[in-house]
Amino acid sequence: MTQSPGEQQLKTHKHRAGLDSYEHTAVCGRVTTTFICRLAAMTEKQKLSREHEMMKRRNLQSFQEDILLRQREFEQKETEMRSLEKHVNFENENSRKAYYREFKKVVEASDVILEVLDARDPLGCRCPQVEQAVIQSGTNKKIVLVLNKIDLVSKEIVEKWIKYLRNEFPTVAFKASTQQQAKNLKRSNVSVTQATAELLSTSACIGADCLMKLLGNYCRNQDIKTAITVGVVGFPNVGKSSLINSLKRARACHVGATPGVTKCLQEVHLDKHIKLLDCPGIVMATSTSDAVMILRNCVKIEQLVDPLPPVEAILRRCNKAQIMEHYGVPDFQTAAEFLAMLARRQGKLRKGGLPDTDKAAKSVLMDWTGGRITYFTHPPETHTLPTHVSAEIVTEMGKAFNWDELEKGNQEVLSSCPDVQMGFCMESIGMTQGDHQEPHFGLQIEGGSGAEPTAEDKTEFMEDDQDPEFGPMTVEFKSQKVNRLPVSEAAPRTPSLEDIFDVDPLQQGHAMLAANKKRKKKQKRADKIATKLSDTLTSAMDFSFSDP
Ligand SMILES: Nc1nc2c(ncn2[C@@H]2O[C@H](COP(=O)(O)OP(=O)(O)OP(=O)(O)O)[C@@H](O)[C@H]2O)c(=O)[nH]1
Repeated sequence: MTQSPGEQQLKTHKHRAGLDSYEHTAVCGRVTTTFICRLAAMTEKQKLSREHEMMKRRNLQSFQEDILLRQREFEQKETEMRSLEKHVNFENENSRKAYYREFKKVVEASDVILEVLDARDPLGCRCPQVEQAVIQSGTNKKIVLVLNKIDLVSKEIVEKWIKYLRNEFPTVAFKASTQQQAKNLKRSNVSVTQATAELLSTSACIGADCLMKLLGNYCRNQDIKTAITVGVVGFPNVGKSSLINSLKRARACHVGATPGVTKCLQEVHLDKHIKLLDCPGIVMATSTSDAVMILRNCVKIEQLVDPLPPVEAILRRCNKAQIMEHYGVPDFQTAAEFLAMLARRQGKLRKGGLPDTDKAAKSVLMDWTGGRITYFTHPPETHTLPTHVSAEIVTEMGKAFNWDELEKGNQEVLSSCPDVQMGFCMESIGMTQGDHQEPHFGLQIEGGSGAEPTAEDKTEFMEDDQDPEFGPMTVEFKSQKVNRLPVSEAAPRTPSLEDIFDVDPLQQGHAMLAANKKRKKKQKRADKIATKLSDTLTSAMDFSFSDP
C-alpha cells in the first residue's frame, strides 16, 4: 500500500516529536536524580556535623541522665503494659465502675431485687456486696434469690440448695428459656418440681409461673395498686437476660454465652403491673483468685492472657484417667504437658509445628464454661447466716411474700418426682467438709465411660490449700444415664429436629436454628427436583403435533 507525500511528511513529523519528548524526559530524569542525591548527601553531612557537635558538648553527667531517662521511660511502659494485660484479662475491670453505677441505679429504682444464681455453684456467684447494698437502702426493698439453670444439675441438688438458701431469702427454682426466636418463647406451666427430665432438657422456660405468683403476692401483701419495679442482678452469665426474656416470652434483652453481654441498664415492661430492669453482670472486688473467677465464667475466655492457671485448677479437680480418656491424651505429669499433647491432638499448632498450648487451654475452659464439662457444688450441711444478713432482716424481708405458696411450689416436686435428670449419684461422695460455709464441688464430664466410679474415681481433692475458695472438694465422674450420648455417638453438628433432645441444653437454641435451616434446605432441594421432574415429564409427554 503506497502513502501519499502528505501522509509520509506527517509520519516523519510525529516520529521526530516522539524522539524529542523522549530526550526531554531523559534529561529531566537525570537532573532530578542528581538533585536528590545531592540533597541526601547534604542532609547526611548536616546530621553528622550536628552529632559531632553534640558529642563534643556531652559529658559523663549528661550520658548518665540520658540513661536514667530511658530507663524511666522503659519502666513506665512496662507498668502500663502490665496493667493493660490485666485489663484485657479482666475486661470488666475496666468498666467495673460504670457497671457498678448501673447496678446502683437498679437498686435505687427497684422494689424487689431478683438475685440470679447459677444452680451449679450458687454460693460461688452470690454477691454479698449486692445484698448489703439492697439491705442498706431500706427495709422496703426485698431480695428474692432465683436459682437459675436448674436443668444443669440434679433435682436433689436443687432441692438441697432451695432448702439451704430459703434460710435467708425466698428462693425460686428456675430454668430460663434458651430458645433463639424473637417471639413466643415457650413457657411451661408445670412446676419445677414436677418437670420431667425431658421437659427440663427442652429449651422451654420452667418456673416462671411460680416467680410471677410470688411477685403478684408481693403486690397484694404490700397493697400496691400501681406497678412495681423488679431489678434483676447477679454475676455475669448467670442468665439474667434469659430470665427476663423468659418472663416476657420474647427476646427483649441480648443473651450470649460469654460474660458481659449486657452493658447498661435496660427496662422491660412485663405488663402494666411489673417493670423489669436488666442489670449488667457485676463482679465486685473480692479476694477470689483469677483462676476461680475464670471458672465462674466471669471473664471472657478469648481475651485471657494466661489460660494455664484455670486449666490447672480444673485438672486438680478431675480424675486424671477420666481426663485422659475424655480428651484422648496419654499420661501426663503437668498441666503444660497435658495441654501440649492436647494441642497436638487437636491440630492446634503454631508456626514451626510447635503445639499452641494457649488455644488448647482455651478449648478446655470453653468446655467448662459452656457446660460440656458438667460440675456442681453441694450446699454445706449446716446453715449459718452470712455476716451481712441478720435474723431480723430475714424476718423483715420474708414478711412481704407468701412463703407457703412458694414452699408448695418448690416442695411438690421433690416428694413426687424421681431424680431422672443427670443420673448423679447423690450418696455421700467422700466430702471432707470443714465448719466453714464453702460449697463442695463435684464434677462430671459429658459422655464419660459409663462405668460405675471406682475407688480411684471418687477422689478426694483439696488437700491443695492454694485454692481455698472452693473448700474441700470431691471429684466424681459418671456417665449420664439419660438424654446424653457418648462422645463417639454425639449428635452431629447440625442435628435433625428429631435429635434435638440429644443436644446439650446450652446448645439447643443454636441446634434448633441449624436443624430448621437444614430442614428448609432439604425442602427447597426436594421442591427443585420435583419441579425439574415435572418439567421433564411435561416435555416428554408433549403430544401436541405441530406438523400435520
Ligand atoms: N441450660 C441453661 N442455660 C441457660 C439458662 N439461662 C441462661 N442460659 C444460658 O446462659 C448463657 C448466659 O445467659 P444470659 O442471659 O446472657 O446471662 P446474663 O446473666 O444476662 O449475662 P451478662 O449479660 O453477661 O451479665 C446463655 O448462653 C444462655 O443461653 C438456663 O436456665 N439453662
